[in-house]
Amino acid sequence: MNNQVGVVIVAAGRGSRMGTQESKQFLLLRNKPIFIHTLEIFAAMPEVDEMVMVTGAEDVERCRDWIHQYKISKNVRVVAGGSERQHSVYRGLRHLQTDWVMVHDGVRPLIQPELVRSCLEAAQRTGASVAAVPVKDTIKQVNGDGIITATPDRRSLWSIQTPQTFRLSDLLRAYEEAEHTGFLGTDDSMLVERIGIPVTVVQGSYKNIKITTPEDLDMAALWVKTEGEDIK
Ligand SMILES: Nc1ccn([C@@H]2O[C@H](COP(=O)(O)OP(=O)(O)OP(=O)(O)O)[C@@H](O)[C@H]2O)c(=O)n1
Ligand SMILES: C[C@](O)(CO)[C@H](O)COP(=O)(O)O
Repeated sequence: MNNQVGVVIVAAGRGSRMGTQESKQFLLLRNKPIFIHTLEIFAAMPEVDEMVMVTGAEDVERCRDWIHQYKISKNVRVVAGGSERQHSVYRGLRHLQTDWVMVHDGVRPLIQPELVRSCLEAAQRTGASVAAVPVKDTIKQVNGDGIITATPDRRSLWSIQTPQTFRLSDLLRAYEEAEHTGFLGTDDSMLVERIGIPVTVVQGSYKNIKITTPEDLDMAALWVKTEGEDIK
């Protein structure tokens, strides 16, 4: 089997929890748009054969301009997304012709190539993988009245990240099935799990944060590696 790898970077959200007028994926992180950091990591990897970026229909042209301006080292196809993350991923998938696909959030710019490689290796060995970290806090289930109803065993709880890696044919089938039944999930793995494909968890990084609220951007600015400056 040919093992060609495609990457879908989703960046079509509004970033409402960030509370800025500009969509959060375009905010500057150490003088560079967040999504450009993310694209640079994948574009530099020899394992990656095709790249698609999904963004808002109104942002397609300026993203192409940025990609040109920052001299992203691989060809990146920029396409318009949908109203939910799931719709955006599905639109991106249709532009790939690879055997494998890695889906990654454009707003996880601290992803490291080593983790991308581990996720790819695990998926190619087992069929499907997601990056994740064990939760550090005790997690409670709370009802609508603010009363605790359960304390699940923390040892089985993981906080799920991206990349999420699958055979393209499996992920397309999972997306078609979800679309058909009106199922809406918050990650790609949920859709694959529900068609009965086991998904392997790969130990991710606590630094592979999804920039969601303003303090995440502050943390990312502390951690991001800038040219000529190695921040631990
Ligand atoms: N319709 C959407 C919604 C989300 N995303 C992308 O999915 C990733 C994870 O989503 P999240 O962090 O929830 O982003 P937003 O939806 O933008 O944030 P919020 O929920 O605060 O509005 C982001 O890279 C986001 O751009 C997308 O491509 N299309
Ligand atoms: C896919 C994901 O990054 C896993 O954590 C996440 O579910 C997407 O973001 P959202 O905040 O749930 O929309």
